[in-house]
Amino acid sequence: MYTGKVESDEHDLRKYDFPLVDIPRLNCMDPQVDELIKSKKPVVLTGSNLVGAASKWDLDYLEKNMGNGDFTMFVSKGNQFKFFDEKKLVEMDSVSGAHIKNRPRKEYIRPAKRCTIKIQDFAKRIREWKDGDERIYLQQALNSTSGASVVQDFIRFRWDWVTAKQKLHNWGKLTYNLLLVGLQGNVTPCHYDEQENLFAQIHGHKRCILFPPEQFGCLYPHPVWHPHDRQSQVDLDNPDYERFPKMRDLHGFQAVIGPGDVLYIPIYWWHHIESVIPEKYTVSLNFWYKAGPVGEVEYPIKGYQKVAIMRNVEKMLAEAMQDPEEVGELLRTMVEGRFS
Ligand SMILES: CC1(C)c2ccccc2-c2ccc(C[C@@H](CC(=O)O)C(=O)C(=O)O)cc21
Ligand SMILES: [Zn+2]
Repeated sequence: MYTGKVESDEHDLRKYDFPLVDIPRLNCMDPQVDELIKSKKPVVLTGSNLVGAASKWDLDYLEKNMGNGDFTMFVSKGNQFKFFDEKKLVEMDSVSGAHIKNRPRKEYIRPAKRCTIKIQDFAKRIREWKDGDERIYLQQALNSTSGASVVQDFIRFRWDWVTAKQKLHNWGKLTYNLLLVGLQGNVTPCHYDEQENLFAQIHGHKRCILFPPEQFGCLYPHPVWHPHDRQSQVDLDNPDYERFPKMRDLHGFQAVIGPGDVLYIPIYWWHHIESVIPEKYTVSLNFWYKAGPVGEVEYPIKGYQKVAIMRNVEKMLAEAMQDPEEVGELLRTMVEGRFS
């Protein structure tokens, strides 16, 4: 029986060097839920029925009912699907053409290639997938062009409940519902998003490892101008302690979520998400909300606010110096031996 507790034997979970504590699992009506969301702490919500209407969204149903659109799919040789922002390349060309020209192309080997596919072909590839084949991950924003019955299901989501959450916690507007269909073993490596996220699990199980924004220093994100902006440079599944010594100070929060669970991933919180056994594939739907308006700033400022400040400093310096290579040099000069 799936209890939601992180039973390693049930899902045969990988072990990590850093300590992990369980993310609380609470019924969505529990008043502690809003306490945790208010303080931007992760929580697994049960019994919300947020996407109950989608509980029948298995591969067969999606194949028959997602319409004939071209859906976005990522293909990866390994099991990692590292986000790659193509437009950063263009921006970098404009910001620092010189920097791009002399940068060896190997730097930008795209771990996951983006392409489009019909849902029927995608479903076939999932069914026929076997160990050694390249991995695939469908990621598609739900919209009115999805098939009629999928739209009908979408309308029947618990919009009353989720909109009440959005208002109570002063979140901004709902930007996306991303439908995600991935193979067992697919990993989305550690990264953060600048949006609040109610992550609804529909089919299969996902193991989620989260770190608070305060652990920014242990996760060594790429620079903001890099195509892997917001992604950690470290590979949790293959740690390089020489290059990234502060990984030793990591301590994470984890949850295995299954059908009907909704994980609140607070804005700026790092998350590493893996599709785990026993199901062959997983179906998830996220609800991304823009950050709410910045109210009264309280001091000392919070971890996530420091991340926003660091992002702005990096952007400003890259813009001011027109060459990202010089930013590190200037920051080192500014700090070394002066603020300790
Ligand atoms: C890896 C992938 C397919 C991708 C490739 C290229 C650009 C964007 C993305 C992207 C964005 C979101 C997710 C869902 C989830 C992780 C997960 O469930 O695997 C997550 O991180 C979130 O909901 O915030 C997954 C992806
Ligand atoms: Zn994410």
